[in-house]
Amino acid sequence: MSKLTQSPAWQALATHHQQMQSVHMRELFAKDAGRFDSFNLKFEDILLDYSKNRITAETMKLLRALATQADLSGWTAKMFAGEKINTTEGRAVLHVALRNRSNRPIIVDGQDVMPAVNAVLKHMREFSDAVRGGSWLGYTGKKITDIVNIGIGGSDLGPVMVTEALKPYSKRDLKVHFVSNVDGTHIAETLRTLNAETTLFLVASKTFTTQETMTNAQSARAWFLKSAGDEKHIAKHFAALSTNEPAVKKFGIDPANMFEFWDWVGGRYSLWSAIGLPIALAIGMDNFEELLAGAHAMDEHFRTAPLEQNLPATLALIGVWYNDFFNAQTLAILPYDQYLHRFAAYFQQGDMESNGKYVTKDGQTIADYQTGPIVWGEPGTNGQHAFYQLIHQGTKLIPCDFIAPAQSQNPISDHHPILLSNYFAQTEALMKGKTADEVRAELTKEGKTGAALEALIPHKVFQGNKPTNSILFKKLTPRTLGSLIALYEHKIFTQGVIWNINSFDQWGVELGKQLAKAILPELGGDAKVTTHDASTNGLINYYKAQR
Ligand SMILES: O=P(O)(O)OC[C@H]1O[C@@H](O)[C@@H](O)[C@@H](O)[C@@H]1O
Repeated sequence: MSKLTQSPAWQALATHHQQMQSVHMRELFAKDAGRFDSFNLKFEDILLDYSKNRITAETMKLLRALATQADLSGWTAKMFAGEKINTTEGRAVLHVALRNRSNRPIIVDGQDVMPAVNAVLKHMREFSDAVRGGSWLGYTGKKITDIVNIGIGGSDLGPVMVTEALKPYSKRDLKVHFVSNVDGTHIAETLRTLNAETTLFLVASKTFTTQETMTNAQSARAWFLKSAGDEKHIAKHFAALSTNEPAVKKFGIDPANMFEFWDWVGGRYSLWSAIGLPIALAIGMDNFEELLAGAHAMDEHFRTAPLEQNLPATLALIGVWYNDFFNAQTLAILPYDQYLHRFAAYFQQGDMESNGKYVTKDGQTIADYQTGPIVWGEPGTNGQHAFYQLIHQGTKLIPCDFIAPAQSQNPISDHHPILLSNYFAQTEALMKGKTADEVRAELTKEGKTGAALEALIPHKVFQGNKPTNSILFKKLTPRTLGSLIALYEHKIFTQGVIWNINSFDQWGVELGKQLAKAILPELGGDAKVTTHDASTNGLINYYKAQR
């Protein structure tokens, strides 16, 4: 048994789980009219209702003891102080510095990082003001109408998610496009309608070596030069967001158009850095800074609020409860806001790349507990008509986060009340379910009788007792979105601390990259490939025969 599962806090939870397994939330609500009051937390205008979970006050107490045992506050202090907690890469983890609006000095290798952070923000402001204001002109003297961000993973998903989420705040006549996939279709379809004279490319890559991004960037460059002719025009149409200055220079991008960030910014935590430039271009720098301010406020809350009041820690502990004691495999993130339609996709990387680890910080194989969940989701109400069947009546336990704004950005007729009636109804249905007696009464009322009635009953029963968190806030503003993202980031961090894993490396993405590099040259020519296992050889040779 591992140190964690043998620990007193874990053992206490395991024992408590034995009792809780058979408890139905319907009973918990029936017994306690004050349950909502006991199990909700507020942060600014964000409400987290976690009462529809299979928990009691005792559960939360034991879960908090687990966080204390894992020294969550110690690890949090280390992260915020710039200690190199990403040990396998020897790096600090300081996305919190990027949004440190207090300017409190944060020291890495003996140097305060804040002056450099602020200098890049200033550069981003000058550049985005010029492009948005129309004073940045393309090579034929025309204003920029289209931005194409070329990046993948952390250099794509955050900006995609946030520009979609904050569309109501965007400059509608400046379109932002995203090209990530190395599939030529992605860039071809994006460029099809664009004009080189009015298009600005952002090459976004922390390392500036990522194959997909470099391939797309070269194709963009070739496409641009086909119209512009002279390489000197690249300066007005290409900018780079990266930590790798030599590679940016080598690509031919003017160093004045390079927006720097640093190795202590993880890719999946980088939307707050220069990687956020497409966001700033879309919504303006004032709104981008509001996003930062919202995240900073959540950082301060996470850092200072006691566990009992701490939103990220609470979400994390509830996640651990299902993941490790109820053996849940997944987490569904279900935003009832069309603007948040990429939120689940964003945290698919955020969570799964961070906590998809089977080795502890000290290199031990984890054999007797689960780490990160499979994260997935789609916006409501679309999901309801697709996969909710399985959540309601399948054989798997699927904890869900339901997220919604009280105010719509598009209050057309009664759309928003209809949307929210579904938001409220789903968590109620998942919690309560429907008993056989209730089904029988309903069917009888409909005139059904006898064997036909009895045969139908089991199919119409909902067991209920399906756990959900509800996150409800006033309106999806830049500030609120910043807080929401930071809420989930710190949740992921907290879980990583409890599971004793490094949430900030991503070695799991490397093997495929390595093998693809070896295979690429084999795809040329007609020679039969024999260097792999039979399946891989067979597939490659079939491809070569068909192409
Ligand atoms: O920003 P670059 O360096 O192009 O990396 C893009 C992405 O690459 C992947 O392999 C992962 O490591 C991600 O975390 C990262 O965001």
